[in-house]
Amino acid sequence: MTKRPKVLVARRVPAAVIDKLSRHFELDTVPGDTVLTPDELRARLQGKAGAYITGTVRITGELLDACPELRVISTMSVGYNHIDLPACTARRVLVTNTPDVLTETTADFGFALLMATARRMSEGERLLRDGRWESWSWDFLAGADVHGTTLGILGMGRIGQAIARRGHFGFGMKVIYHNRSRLPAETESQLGARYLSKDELLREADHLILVLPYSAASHHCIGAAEIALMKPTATLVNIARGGIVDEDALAAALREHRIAAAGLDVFEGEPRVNPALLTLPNVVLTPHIASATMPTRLAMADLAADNLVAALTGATPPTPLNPEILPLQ
Ligand SMILES: NC(=O)C1=CN([C@@H]2O[C@H](COP(=O)(O)OP(=O)(O)OC[C@H]3O[C@@H](n4cnc5c(N)ncnc54)[C@H](OP(=O)(O)O)[C@@H]3O)[C@@H](O)[C@H]2O)C=CC1
Ligand SMILES: O=C(O)C(=O)[C@@H](O)[C@H](O)[C@H](O)CO
Repeated sequence: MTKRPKVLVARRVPAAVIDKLSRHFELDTVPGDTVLTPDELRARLQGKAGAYITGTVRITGELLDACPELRVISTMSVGYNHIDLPACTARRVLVTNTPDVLTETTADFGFALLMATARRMSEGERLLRDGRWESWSWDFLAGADVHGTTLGILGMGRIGQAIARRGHFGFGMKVIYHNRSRLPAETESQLGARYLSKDELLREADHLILVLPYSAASHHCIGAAEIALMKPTATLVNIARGGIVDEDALAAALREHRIAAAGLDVFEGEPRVNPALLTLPNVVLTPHIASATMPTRLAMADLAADNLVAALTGATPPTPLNPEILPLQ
């Protein structure tokens, strides 16, 4: 019998994934919900041809140099800012991710967070649970309308377009967006979406949602200057990555009511949350759960397994990020 490739499964994954992978590979798994330290990760990757990771596992060029047998990294996430992709490509390490299978679920959550933020749901629940609900008054917890307003989308890709459909068809919203490159006219017309510069988008949106990947180009691309362009009645929702927003600038703007409210699913130092955000009433905070439904997490986990199996058995993986290095030697 030929020797089976060795694979590290760096986080706890569904049992079906372990079953699938163990048919092809000699597996090394971590106990419980352990998050390996960088040193532990380097040690565990010795002699491994593949790594099954999630967004909590960081892959650097330095790590790759210390693990020369590594040929494939499969991440159970669509975002891949935790992986130095150019470093992988330069060393002919294939990287795969899990697009599409989480698009609609993540868009549902983005829209839910927008609704919860605009309609002050967390603030209301906190007040009720604290026994501070005393009476009705005309402006008690009065928030912003969502239906019929202007929805701004920064990052109109797969998830951004799924959010645009919800806004346009479900809530009669006017959809405006900004990407570095404009969508085809036909797609814009199907989504009822209008392309604007980033500054115009910030000025015109009643609700702005961030769905762009995190990179050096998008680091703190929403800061004090950008927030200053927004309407004082606007809400800002971030389901992309924490580092896209300057959290100190956002907290100051929320405290001084320069924008009305924010909904945040992602944080720059997560799972640590900037203390400046924690005490503000006009912010809804969730712990990076936009893709967290059981069917979607199982689909992501399965796609990540399929990618690893295909890549290490000489087939073409379904969703490679650097296909230019295929076929693998
Ligand atoms: N909170 C959560 O649990 C989840 C978060 N995410 C995050 O959502 C992101 C988007 O996912 P998905 O929609 O599948 O990705 P896509 O690649 O389909 O879409 C990303 C969009 O962002 C645009 N974009 C990229 N860079 C910039 C920039 N600097 N300025 C403006 N627009 C930009 C791209 O267009 P162009 O290249 O033309 O600029 C593209 O339209 C992921 O990268 C991930 O970080 C995803 C799933 C769950
Ligand atoms: O896919 C992404 O990019 C995400 O942010 C989320 O779906 C994941 O929960 C997370 O990254 C787990 O790997």
